[in-house]
Amino acid sequence: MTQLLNVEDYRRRARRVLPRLVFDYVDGGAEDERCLRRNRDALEALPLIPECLRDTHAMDIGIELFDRRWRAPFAVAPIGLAGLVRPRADALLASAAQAARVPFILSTASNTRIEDVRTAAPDATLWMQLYVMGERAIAERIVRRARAANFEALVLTVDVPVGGLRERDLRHGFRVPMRLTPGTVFDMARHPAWLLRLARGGMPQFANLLPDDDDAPVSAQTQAALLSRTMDRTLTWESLAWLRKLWDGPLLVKGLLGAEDARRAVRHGADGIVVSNHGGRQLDAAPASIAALPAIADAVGGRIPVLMDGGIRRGSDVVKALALGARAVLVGRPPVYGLACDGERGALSVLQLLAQETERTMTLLGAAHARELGPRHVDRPTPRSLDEQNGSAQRPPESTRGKPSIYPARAPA
Ligand SMILES: Cc1cc2nc3c(=O)[nH]c(=O)nc-3n(C[C@H](O)[C@H](O)[C@H](O)COP(=O)(O)O)c2cc1C
Ligand SMILES: CCCCC(=O)C(=O)O
Repeated sequence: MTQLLNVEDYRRRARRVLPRLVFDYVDGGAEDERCLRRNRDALEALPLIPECLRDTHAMDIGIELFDRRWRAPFAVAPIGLAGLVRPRADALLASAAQAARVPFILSTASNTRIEDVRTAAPDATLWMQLYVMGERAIAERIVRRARAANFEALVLTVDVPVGGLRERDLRHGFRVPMRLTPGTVFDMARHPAWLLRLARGGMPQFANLLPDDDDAPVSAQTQAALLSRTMDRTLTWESLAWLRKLWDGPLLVKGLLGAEDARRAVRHGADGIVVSNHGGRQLDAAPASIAALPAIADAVGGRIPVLMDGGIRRGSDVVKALALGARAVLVGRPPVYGLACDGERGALSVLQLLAQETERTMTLLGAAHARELGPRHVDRPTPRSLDEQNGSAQRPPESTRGKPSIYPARAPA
């Protein structure tokens, strides 16, 4: 059996153990998947510059955010329909996050009920992700239940006014209404272990929309709206005030890519921002998150924490985001690959290996704590360095000559 040494190893194994329909749902992006690739390419193109002979014996990669200590500077991103990968996926991911002592963000589109996730991970730092579709009363009820189950922050996802065009899903007939083709039936039959688990666990449902004790059942129409990602398009920045009345804890906005939107978020009272292109699953023409991050960090100027996700596959990627102004990152697909390979243990292994890589990278850089990381650690062409090296901002430095720069130049301070 091949060793699983890094996230890519887990991804390859997940590709083998899952039906292609399920793997492609998790792995895929929108349209030509340019944004999906851009997230990776932009991270890979950023070299890190070490500072040597610095005392790092008291290494600590942990951070503090919203009065909680995180063992590592990342959280598990919200993943809708994770139950396709394994029954009780959300509970298993939350439990893995609890063991790794990092937060877990539960999707509105989860297949495990809010309350059951809390039971599975009683000591975890849990955040609730919110999609607003159908009647606002449904969102209100989700927020109320999250609060009652001691979820600590609310994350409003704002980059899905409509679903991205997921062509891999369409080719598999994975849409509303679902169309099973001979190909997909054959695909599932070739993965009997997965099929057996699904048969035992039942078809995943949108658990948070099922009738709950005293609540009225949610209409089939709203369930279909979530599956097809048909959201409430009347939602605006003013809607944050509506959520604020329902939720007194930290309120984050997830899915911003522009500096002006980041300023709007601050103005409208958000407690945090997640710079994100939804893992390349929405606007295919969107920039890489890591490329959008510096301008947003500048615009926010430390008033609220800026988080980032998209393409984080190595500890060095975590470090790059922190160095460019993120307080923490989210990881989406990596723990899900782990879950596909080996359930909760696999998800935990992925979180642990990312933490180990983060620690090693920071040690190699000479930074003993996240707060010691800064833009000087990242070899990013800036107008000033271009000037210094070439006497002209027009000519790229030696190391990047011939390669187009994907990083917007930083505004001079
Ligand atoms: C299978 C899948 C389902 C997702 N479901 C949600 C969701 O329900 N809500 C949400 O805000 N983001 C969702 N996302 C986006 C992730 O939260 C996150 O932004 C993205 O996966 C980060 O990129 P990465 O996978 O490269 O780490 C989903 C992503 C994937 C891959
Ligand atoms: C099916 C619910 C939406 C999940 C989602 O946000 C995504 O697939 O990216």
